[in-house]
Amino acid sequence: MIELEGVSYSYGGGDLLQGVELTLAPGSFHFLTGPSGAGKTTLLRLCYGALRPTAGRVTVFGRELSALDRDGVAQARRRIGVVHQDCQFLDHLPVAENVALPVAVSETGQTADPGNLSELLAWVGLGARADARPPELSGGERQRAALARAVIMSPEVILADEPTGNVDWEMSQRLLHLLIELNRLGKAVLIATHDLMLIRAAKSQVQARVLRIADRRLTAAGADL
Ligand SMILES: Nc1ncnc2c1ncn2[C@@H]1O[C@H](COP(=O)(O)OP(=O)(O)OP(=O)(O)O)[C@@H](O)[C@H]1O
Repeated sequence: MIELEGVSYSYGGGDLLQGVELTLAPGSFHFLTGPSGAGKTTLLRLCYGALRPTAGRVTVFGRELSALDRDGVAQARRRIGVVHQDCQFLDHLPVAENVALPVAVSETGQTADPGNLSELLAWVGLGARADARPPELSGGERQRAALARAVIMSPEVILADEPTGNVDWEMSQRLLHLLIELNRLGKAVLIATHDLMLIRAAKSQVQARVLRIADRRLTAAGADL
């Protein structure tokens, strides 16, 4: 579904990432760890075409990203759900409209099916918060709204950047459970996280590969994970 071959990336100085090889196959579950600033968010952005590699190849759903025009990238993007680290809500819009935003901006002329939208909000436990504004939500509610928004277009791949940052253990477990449910539906899931307890908890429930970025390289994490 998503394949990175020999991918390097630099923001202008030296290489931040070098020679990255990564395959996200249907139904796979990956964690991405590494020190702060190692390049986890950057790697996610390369996976969904927000950044172009400075060397190497990114192939998304069988098409090389560099061969796609803007529309082609946008089409591929619709098949990838992203949970952003900082959620990125429009604070003046109610939660339901924020969650439905990917449909509204998808250029397909669709509006989110109200039935699906309320089912989705109920699935993440926000059925009663549909009309709230994002600043009124708790950290855990924001993360669940961000997850709902990431999956409203029924993506085949979910890239989640610290989806359990700033929430307590119980809420982390709840978010993890939702991501595992999505994986059981056949979706590829990649979670960037610092939370080693979360990784250990996940590994008792799902077959997950744990990757680590350090010193510009992506490698398999140690056996202790
Ligand atoms: N747009 C940008 N321009 C220049 N440098 C950037 C840009 N975005 C990120 N960086 C730098 O690239 C490095 C990697 O950032 P990135 O956000 O990918 O790391 P990360 O592993 O996700 O970190 P964290 O765990 O703290 O979220 C950092 O040093 C960061 O300052």
